[in-house]
Amino acid sequence: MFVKICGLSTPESVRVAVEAGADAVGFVLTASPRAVSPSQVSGMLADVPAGVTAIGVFRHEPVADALAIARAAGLEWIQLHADLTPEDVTTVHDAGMKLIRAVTMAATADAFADWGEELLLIDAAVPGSGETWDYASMVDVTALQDRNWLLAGGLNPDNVSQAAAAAGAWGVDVSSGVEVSRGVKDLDKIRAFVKAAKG
Ligand SMILES: O=C(O)c1ccccc1N[C@@H]1O[C@H](COP(=O)(O)O)[C@@H](O)[C@H]1O
Repeated sequence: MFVKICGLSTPESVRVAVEAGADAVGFVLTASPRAVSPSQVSGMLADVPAGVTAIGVFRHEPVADALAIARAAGLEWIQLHADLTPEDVTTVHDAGMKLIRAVTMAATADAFADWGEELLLIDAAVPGSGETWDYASMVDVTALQDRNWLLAGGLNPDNVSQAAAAAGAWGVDVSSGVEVSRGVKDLDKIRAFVKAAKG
């Protein structure tokens, strides 16, 4: 199970996520209680070893702006929560970057198709809200069969295992469910989440 811990804002939380076995760490570079600056991300990348993917998270920014901000932070991956087109995927790749294309669980069937992005992420209606949803509603979506995609929205150490199995997800992504309060990560919950997801 691929595990991404998102909304990290301190070097210590990055270290704990990496030590716990996270495959990816996310830095929110858009309006959010978890927002960090490109220079903060640059500093935290010192604690991200090769083999762990560091991702800049954006919402509604134009693709060109997200690419510029991510590049300034030293990132090679972006996660975009926006109404994208297949041409936007090409734009990201032409810029030499990799893409997690985020859609909501209520997206149209076409949005679940493979547009050539590195990963698809299926989230609740409001990203980063901690809202749970009907994860099992994904298990029969034809476009998701035999492809790698991430489940997000309302996951936590107690529900991640069952949610991922119900959805048929290849990987999981979490933010609110590993926090002590909005925007403040709980290091023990990060450890517990990775353990539960990978267990
Ligand atoms: O976490 C945020 O604040 C955020 C802001 C804007 C876009 C995406 C954001 N996070 C993403 O939301 C889900 C996590 O949701 P939850 O808090 O666990 O319910 C995940 O994809 C994050 O990358």
